[in-house]
Amino acid sequence: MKKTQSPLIIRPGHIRKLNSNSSARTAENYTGKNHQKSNNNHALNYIISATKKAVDIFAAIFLQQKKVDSNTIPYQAGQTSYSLNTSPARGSRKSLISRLSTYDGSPEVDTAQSQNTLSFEEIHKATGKFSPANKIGEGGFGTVYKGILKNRTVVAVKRAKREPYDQRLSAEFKNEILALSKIEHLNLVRFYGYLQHRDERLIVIEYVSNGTLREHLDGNRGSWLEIGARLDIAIDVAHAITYLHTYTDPPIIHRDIKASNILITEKLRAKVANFGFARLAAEDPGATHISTQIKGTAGYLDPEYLRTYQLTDKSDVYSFGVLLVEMVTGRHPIESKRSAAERVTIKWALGKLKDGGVAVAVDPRLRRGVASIQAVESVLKLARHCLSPSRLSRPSMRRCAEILWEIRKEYRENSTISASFHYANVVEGYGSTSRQNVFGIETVIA
Ligand SMILES: Nc1ncnc2c1ncn2[C@@H]1O[C@H](COP(=O)(O)OP(=O)(O)OP(=O)(O)O)[C@@H](O)[C@H]1O
Repeated sequence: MKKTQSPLIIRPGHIRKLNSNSSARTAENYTGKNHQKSNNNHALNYIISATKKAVDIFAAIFLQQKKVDSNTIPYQAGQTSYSLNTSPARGSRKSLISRLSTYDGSPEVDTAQSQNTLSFEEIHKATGKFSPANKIGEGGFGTVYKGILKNRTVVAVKRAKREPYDQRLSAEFKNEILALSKIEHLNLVRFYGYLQHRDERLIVIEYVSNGTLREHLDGNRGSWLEIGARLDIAIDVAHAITYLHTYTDPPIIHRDIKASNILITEKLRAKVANFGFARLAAEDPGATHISTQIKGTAGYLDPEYLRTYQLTDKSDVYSFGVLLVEMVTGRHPIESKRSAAERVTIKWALGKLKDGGVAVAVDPRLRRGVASIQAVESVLKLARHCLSPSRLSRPSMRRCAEILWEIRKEYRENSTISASFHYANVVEGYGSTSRQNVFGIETVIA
């Protein structure tokens, strides 16, 4: 079974370790050959010292360039200044810097300068004083602004509604901070820092530039997502949630997986956002669920959770099943304007799957071909599994990712076969009604 890959992060500390080891090896080889000749030792010491200096200078430059990528200042309760924190808590930036600068006893790095701390005023300035021109969205938590920090990092600033005595919002704020500060994955929106300043509460996160998945499915973001791109996105989401369930300590249950919480990059890959509803799963590894107030979004909620108030990672699997149906049909989970038979999209689409009418359920904006309809059918089968009434019957998120990998592989192979088939027809003069897509050409069947 494949393990979910998290991005490789090279930290300054790693460089130091690698370089110090290689210097040590060089020294051993050198002294082995020259048997304590003192002038050679002088030369050796000079080389080692020069190498160490070069390493420190390189590390200092590297650290300056990687300010945004290498920081690891953890969340501290009650802190009132913002800490640029582009990597979750593992130790402090200061400790990394001091380790680096004590390498040869002569600090080369200006710790004060590298301490990338921002004030409310700076965030205020970065967002053009929370200018309406920089507003990029509005959610239950508050308003979201785009901002550009002094070091040119583009960020999204989530500004909580100014209701200082609203305990619910406050709890949600802390909840979001706690969850975000623990995550580090290519397919999860990165947490940079937070600020509490009088009645202002701000969360600064990675800016993702290409809208939400829901906007793409609605066609509000230029061209439609083809099935290949949708499969990539589904895999990205599955990886992100697998990471939350499996590789964070304690595990995190997202609790609000939905298309408007999936942000899309320029390359049409996904980053899962909005941990406002996230709740850390029980720390007791033996615990199978936590009892909690119902939270989430209508249409995505696990019926077993609604009935029992018991939240498990399988509640996310259920929501993911709803999301899969949404992605291949293009419909919203609840379509209130449709007839009763079509109002609840999962019921309608799984009905079509059962009756052999998958082609009817396919998003009409998708290019239709044998390969794409087969892929949609396989995705709907996986969705049906995720939507099992009993959580015990649902697959894990990791298993979902594996199945989606298989579906994508099969889709690519089938697309290539369709393309070759079409090519053969054209060469032999039969003509075709095929249309081109990103993977080649498929035979159009509807
Ligand atoms: N990191 C980000 N990068 C770019 N745009 C973002 C980012 N985070 C949020 N947005 C935009 O702001 C909008 C509001 O986001 P927010 O997370 O506050 O609420 P929501 O998920 O839409 O609503 P809800 O409160 O129901 O979960 C999003 O729909 C998106 O358009």
